[in-house]
Amino acid sequence: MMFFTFVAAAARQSFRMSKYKVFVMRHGEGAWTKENRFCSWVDQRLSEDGVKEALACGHLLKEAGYHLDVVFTSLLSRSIHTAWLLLEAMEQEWVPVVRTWRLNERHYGALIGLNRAEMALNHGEEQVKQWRRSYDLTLPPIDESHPYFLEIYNDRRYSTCDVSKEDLPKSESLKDVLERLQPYWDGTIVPEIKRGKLVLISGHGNSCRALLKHLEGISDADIVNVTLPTGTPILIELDENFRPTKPMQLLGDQEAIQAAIRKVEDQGKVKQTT
Ligand SMILES: O=C(OP(=O)(O)O)[C@H](O)COP(=O)(O)O
Repeated sequence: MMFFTFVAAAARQSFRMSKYKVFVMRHGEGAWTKENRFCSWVDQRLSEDGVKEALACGHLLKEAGYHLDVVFTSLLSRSIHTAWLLLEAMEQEWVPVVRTWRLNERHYGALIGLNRAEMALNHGEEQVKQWRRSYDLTLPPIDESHPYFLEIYNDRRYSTCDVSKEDLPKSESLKDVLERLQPYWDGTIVPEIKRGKLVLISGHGNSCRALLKHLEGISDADIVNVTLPTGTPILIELDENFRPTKPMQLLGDQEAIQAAIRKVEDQGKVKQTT
């Protein structure tokens, strides 16, 4: 198996002993990826390619000999289906799958449903990159006039959260995502890892970026240049204090991974090259 090395500031100089491993991955490709629309809290399912990606991840981890103990997902179907397919391919379907809104994708507010290439045409590619990738830029909130407002907030799943529906986000920066995710990481996921469990997080492009920023100590400036491909497990090794002991590794064919990253970056361009 080949490994891609993603150099992060905190990990670069580290020679500490690894005590824990955790997998973080963005779900397989979603149905709206082909339409190039901001999906976010809209509950789109996996595309046919997304299903294949999730199964391929499972085969990869099975061939590498991993035995998962628990998988954490968001409340969105594409994240949950990825977990199911991955566990099926690993023949580890019995492994518990735990869902939380705190792993949901970044709430893209009023931008939900809009086409990225059209946005780039109207506002410029650099502006779209800032909207997509900057750390503390908050987007205009979704309101009741938005075509997906009721579909999102009337959904029964959001009455099961540890905050009231009224207190759920209406738009988020990546910083906001980390702020709602970190209590769950610290309070629920870390204790499982400390118990010796091998955890996989099946999240989203930006909920995973927020977590990686925290774990890898990526700066506010550098996180702008971190883009995650769909359906690619990222292995993180941590010491006893949960600091990374080596650069995180995106597992799989490295050329294919680079092409997949470029494809996601290109979504914010007027003309797609891939
Ligand atoms: O739903 C989304 O991400 P997801 O496919 O990881 O769930 C977002 O629309 C990702 O958009 P971005 O790559 O422009 O941040």
